[in-house]
Amino acid sequence: MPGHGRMPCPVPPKEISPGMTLSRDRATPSFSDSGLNLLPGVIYRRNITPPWQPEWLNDGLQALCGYRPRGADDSAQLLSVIPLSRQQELQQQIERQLREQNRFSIEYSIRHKDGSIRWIQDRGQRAPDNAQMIEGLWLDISDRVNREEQLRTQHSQLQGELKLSASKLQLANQELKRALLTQIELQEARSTELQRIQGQQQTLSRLVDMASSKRYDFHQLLKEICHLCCRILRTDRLGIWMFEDNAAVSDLLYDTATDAFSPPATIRPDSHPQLLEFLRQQRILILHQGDHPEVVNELQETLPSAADNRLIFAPLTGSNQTICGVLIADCDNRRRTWHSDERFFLASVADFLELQIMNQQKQGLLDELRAFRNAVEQSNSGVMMLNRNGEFVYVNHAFSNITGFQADELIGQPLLERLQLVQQSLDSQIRESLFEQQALWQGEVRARSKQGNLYWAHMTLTPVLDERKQLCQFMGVYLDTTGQKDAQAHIEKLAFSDPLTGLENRQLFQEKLQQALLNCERSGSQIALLFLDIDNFKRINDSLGHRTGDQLLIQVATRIKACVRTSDGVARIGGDEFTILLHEVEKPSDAGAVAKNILTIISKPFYIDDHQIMVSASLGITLAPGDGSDINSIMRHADLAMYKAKAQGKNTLQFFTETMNEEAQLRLFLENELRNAMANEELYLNLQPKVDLADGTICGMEALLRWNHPERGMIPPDHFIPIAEDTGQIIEIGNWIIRTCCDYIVRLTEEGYGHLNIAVNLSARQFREPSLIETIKMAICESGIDPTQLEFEITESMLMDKVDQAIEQMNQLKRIGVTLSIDDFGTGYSSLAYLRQFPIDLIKVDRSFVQDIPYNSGDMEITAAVIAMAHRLNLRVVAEGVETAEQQDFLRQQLCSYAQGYFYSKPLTFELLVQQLPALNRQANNKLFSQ
Ligand SMILES: Nc1nc2c(ncn2[C@@H]2O[C@H](COP(=O)(O)O[C@H]3[C@@H](O)[C@H](n4cnc5c(=O)[nH]c(N)nc54)O[C@@H]3COP(=O)(O)O)[C@@H](O)[C@H]2O)c(=O)[nH]1
Repeated sequence: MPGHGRMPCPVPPKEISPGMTLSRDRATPSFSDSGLNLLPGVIYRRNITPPWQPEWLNDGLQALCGYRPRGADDSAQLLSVIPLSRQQELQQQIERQLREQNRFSIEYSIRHKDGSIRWIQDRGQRAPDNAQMIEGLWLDISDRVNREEQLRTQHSQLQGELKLSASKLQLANQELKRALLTQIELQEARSTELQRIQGQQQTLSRLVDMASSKRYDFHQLLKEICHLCCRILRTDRLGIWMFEDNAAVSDLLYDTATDAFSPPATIRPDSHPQLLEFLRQQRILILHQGDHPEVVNELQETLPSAADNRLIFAPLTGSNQTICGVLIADCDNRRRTWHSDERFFLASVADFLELQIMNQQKQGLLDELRAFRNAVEQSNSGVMMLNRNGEFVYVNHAFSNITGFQADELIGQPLLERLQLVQQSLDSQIRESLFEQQALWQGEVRARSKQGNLYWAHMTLTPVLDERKQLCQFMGVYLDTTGQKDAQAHIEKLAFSDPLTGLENRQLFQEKLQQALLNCERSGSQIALLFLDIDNFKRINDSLGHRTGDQLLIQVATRIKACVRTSDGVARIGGDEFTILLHEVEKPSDAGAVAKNILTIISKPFYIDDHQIMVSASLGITLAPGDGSDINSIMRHADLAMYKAKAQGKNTLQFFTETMNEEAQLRLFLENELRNAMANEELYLNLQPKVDLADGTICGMEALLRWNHPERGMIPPDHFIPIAEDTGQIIEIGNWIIRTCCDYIVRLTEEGYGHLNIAVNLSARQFREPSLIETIKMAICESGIDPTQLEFEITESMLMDKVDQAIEQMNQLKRIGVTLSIDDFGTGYSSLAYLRQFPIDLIKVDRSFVQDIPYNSGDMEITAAVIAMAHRLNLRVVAEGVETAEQQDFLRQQLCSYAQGYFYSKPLTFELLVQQLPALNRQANNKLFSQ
């Protein structure tokens, strides 16, 4: 307060304790004598310097302060009735006025002994006799001041009146006028404050409007806060920093000078622990220069102005009570005063912003929740929420679709009652897992829908814990796996069944067989395995097509199944191969009876696509555990028995015997040994002469293959040639025979027997081999023989399979110029019609017709007929297996061209033959003509 301004005294001066009195100086004049005691107020002479030691006082002190002046030895001080906090300032004012005017007049409050406040006007001047002393007067102005106080409490409406009154009344009293002017200043200050507050409120209203606007944009709102607050607070900059997980996620700084926003330096919460600590404690933190050096230090880098300027901070507290941001106003003016309304305003803005942040977070959470709910609602997977009792509190559409129950039919209902699990044992498992162990349960369930349909589902139920780790609910995922199960079953069926007939496939059959063998072992019972192969099925396929073949197989399967019990097994394990497993077979004849039934029923006509088809089957039977105790051996034994049945003329059944096993083992042995036979030169050719029945000369030879095994000795061709056929080795062997025979013809020619020919047996596989023609051509070409000297014997059965192709192959052979004959004629049911088409030169009457001549008239008639027919077809005839003169004579009578047999010679090695040829010629001539 400048000049003579009043100093309020709101608190009792602690320097003076009640009961204290002021002293009278030793030099004090007698006031009663002088009459000064009659004057109002306190008249004093005191030291100019504190503590204002009085030299003399009048009695007015007691009336004004309640203290009695005392003797000169008391050390009372006038300054002690003045509050300590004001003393220094008062002293300075008095000294200043004395300096300027040599006197002073100041109003201030003192504390009465009774504790009450009194206002005084202190007027004084330096003592004329001592510059260190002051003489003055304390006048009690409490009434006036109190009155002024009352006036001050009046509001703005009085201001006008006061101003009016001041001008109209033209107060004579200068003191009152000054008081009134002071009032006006106060009112003006309040008006400014009011205006500021109004502006602040408008700003807040505007922000609230923005926040409630439909076009609400949080970032825009932040900008507006910066902008408006800068203006209303008259600050130079205002920034908002926001943190999340210790990182600034958004920061914005408005600069009044440029009226522009810029990204400020980043404030990372973890780099400003002191600042955070302050912000946590205070709603508003004002940073003055020199204040809170620890905070200033922290801000040195990010906010260098923190050290120079005044900053005001308002923390932003998030929903979890942690500081999520800060609002900072920055003012270049170092003497800036932050009024309480401004602090309040900034705090209000911070409150508002916190609310917006929370709304933002809430909105974000709501958006997330909404998105999550939408996702769950639209999910194809069934989702359910259960309360702690296992009752539905939520289900999505997919769950309703799977179970057939709508949400309102499920909510509040217990899960296990509604699902109606078929596997009832699961109920207790689920209950135990969820309610007792509070553990996750998942598994495949078979349940019944509301409509009563059974379905499969995969269910996962997970306990959900709250923040206190207490079970609050269960979350469940429910997937309809019926389609998957069906597909799986279908795949399993495909994997274990024959797609054509629907019978079991080999894998399933073998698994069942394995199980049956184990049962036999345990129970001592017996099983039978039947192995069935349709005879000549290939012909049906080739002649009527695969579709008909397939239909036949389906019908065969049906007929087989009709012959066995449902507990027995029937499988198709190959093209036309079926296996049948008979359980609990008491004796072999029981299995035999079933097998016969099957053969009988299969031999009955089948009707497919207007075709009546007659087939037969060959069937092998093996019994377990007698014939074998493992799958492989009994399957092999049944197979061997079936082959045996087939070899025995088809349409028959054969029980497995150990001999078959031995034969099979021998075959396996031969198969392996044959691979090395050629390389080891164990194979060689014998030649058996043929005699011309017209002149008794040797006209040619038949080449017959021999195998001299180093350990087993001579192995008959009947045994190893079929194996060579099966393994394909016959091609290599056959080529070698052709080349060897060409070589023999060359050597015979060299020996003078250039008229002799050699007949080579062609196997079926060789005959069909496309490279045969080239091989023969090459052999003839390389040897340079006359091709007619080389003869090829082809069996009847080879020709009857794919006749057209056979004829074509024969034509090609004939084009080379070789001689062709049909071997084993009469055994293969060859049609005479075909015979005319075959480009052949000779027919060989099979040994079986010759061997019983002259005892079997039937064979004699057939032989005679074949010879006659051959003549009619202009073909020559060779009779084989001639062992007796009677046979020779009969054949000669029938005009058979040639004869071959032991009667003339057994097959001989080339060397022996060449050596014996002259003798053989003589002997043959003798045999024919010497009788
Ligand atoms: N693809 C080929 N097959 C061949 C070849 N070599 C022989 N074979 C065929 O093997 C079967 C058995 O032949 P094999 O044991 O050699 O028997 C032949 C003669 O030894 C035998 N034969 C001849 N004369 C008589 C006789 O008076 N009595 C009697 N009991 N047996 C006799 O007959 C067989 C010749 O038969 P065939 O071929 O039908 O003229 C046999 O089927 C041979 O064909 C070969 O190299 N390749």
